[in-house]
Amino acid sequence: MNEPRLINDCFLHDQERLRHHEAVAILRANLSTVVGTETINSSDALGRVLAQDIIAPHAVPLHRNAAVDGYAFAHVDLVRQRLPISNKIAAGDTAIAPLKAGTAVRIFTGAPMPNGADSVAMQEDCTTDVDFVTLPLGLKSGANCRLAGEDLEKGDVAVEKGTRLRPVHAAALASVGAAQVAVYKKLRVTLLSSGNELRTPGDQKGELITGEVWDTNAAMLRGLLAALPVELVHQSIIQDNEAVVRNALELASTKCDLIITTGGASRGQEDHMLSCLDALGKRHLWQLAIKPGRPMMFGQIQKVEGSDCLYLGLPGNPVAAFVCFLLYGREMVLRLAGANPQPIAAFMVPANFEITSKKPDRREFLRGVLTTNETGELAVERFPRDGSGLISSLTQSHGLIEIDEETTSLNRGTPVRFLPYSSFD
Ligand SMILES: Nc1nc2c(c(=O)[nH]1)N[C@H]1C(S)=C(S)[C@@H](COP(=O)(O)OP(=O)(O)OC[C@H]3O[C@@H](n4cnc5c(N)ncnc54)[C@H](O)[C@@H]3O)O[C@H]1N2
Ligand code: MOO
Repeated sequence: MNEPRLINDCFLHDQERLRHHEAVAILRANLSTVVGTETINSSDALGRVLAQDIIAPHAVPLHRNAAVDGYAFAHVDLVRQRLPISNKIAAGDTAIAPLKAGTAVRIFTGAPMPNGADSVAMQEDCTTDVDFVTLPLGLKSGANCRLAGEDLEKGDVAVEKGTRLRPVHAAALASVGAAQVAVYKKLRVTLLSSGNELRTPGDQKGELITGEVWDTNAAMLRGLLAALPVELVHQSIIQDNEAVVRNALELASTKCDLIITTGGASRGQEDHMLSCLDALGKRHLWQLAIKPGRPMMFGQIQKVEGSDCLYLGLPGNPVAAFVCFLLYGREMVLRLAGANPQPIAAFMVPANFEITSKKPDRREFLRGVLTTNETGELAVERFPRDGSGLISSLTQSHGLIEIDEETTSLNRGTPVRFLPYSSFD
């Protein structure tokens, strides 16, 4: 792989623009945790990023226990098949007498196994008469007995530092009794929508008039950020005016860790993000060989005091803003917020469409609709229209189809990389 290049010029052709993998490499090279830590109750920690390894202070489970309701016994006694029932043990019993040799005990799921017993027969497989149980033949030694520490040994890492805590991690924390955890503080983000045409739904200016559009990007990005460990410190619309943009970026940089803008990212006369970023700090990338999302930019804004504020400039077209956020913005947020992002789950799905002439040298992310083909197998359609402003193309599709730079044509039935939107949760 070639070294990633930094792009300092505009009006590039696809073969001169940064490729997707180069952009990802530049992002990763320039991002590390910028937030501090705090200790909170585990019950409030869902969605937060763990700032410490959580170590099991005891084995999980703590004691050997029955996996089924039935009868516990010593496997060596199975030669006799019919055993007297000497005791009863339920989940929650704590003072457990050892098994009397040559007997079985009535036991219930989760109850501690008595010393001397190593196997449990399911009650459905047993017959009883008064104080005796007849056990089934053929049970293996250790059957239906869950071992102490079979989930975690004492000292094992129950949940790793950098994990974004989901319900399964809440369960893992509870399984080792972790009532409080050190987490990273939320990443402070400012969201700015650039454009004279933009209006906020619900503002007091009445109906939309020709020339105006509702600010859809802010609503979409607020939603995407809500799923991440983020505190939205400020959100507003800013006018397409160089001084306004510059002041807004400068002010925001003093109050947050990351500024995300949409719009004004290309090189029209009304597009000021690039010049303002260059004036206020450092640009790491601009102009990608991808579609949609070509004019995305990433950099950092210098502060008078403290570390630089990171900056992500998304294109104004809503689909481009969405795709760029999924591909780059989300990972940026996670890395800055201390998380160790997991690879995106992608699946190879047969294409239910063909491509006759795609431009070489750029990676395309098509909107994909899952369907079944003529033989009833899962396949993916391409959303019939490509427009970068079509919100309906996002609500009616299930994920992105990734077509790499080298591909210029594709036959129906060829497996393509499909990235479900849910993989970006
Ligand atoms: N001559 C060229 N024109 C364009 C180029 C180019 O290379 N040369 N690139 C095109 C591509 S690709 C994209 S993407 C857009 C992105 O440009 P900007 O980031 O400068 O975006 P704007 O011009 O401000 O807006 C584009 C489009 O999106 C609408 N928009 C903007 N913000 C919002 C919002 N918050 N909510 C809803 N819709 C929004 C805006 O009204 C425009 O229609 O440039 C192409 N042009
Ligand atoms: O490629 Mo732009 O980023 O959608 O129109």
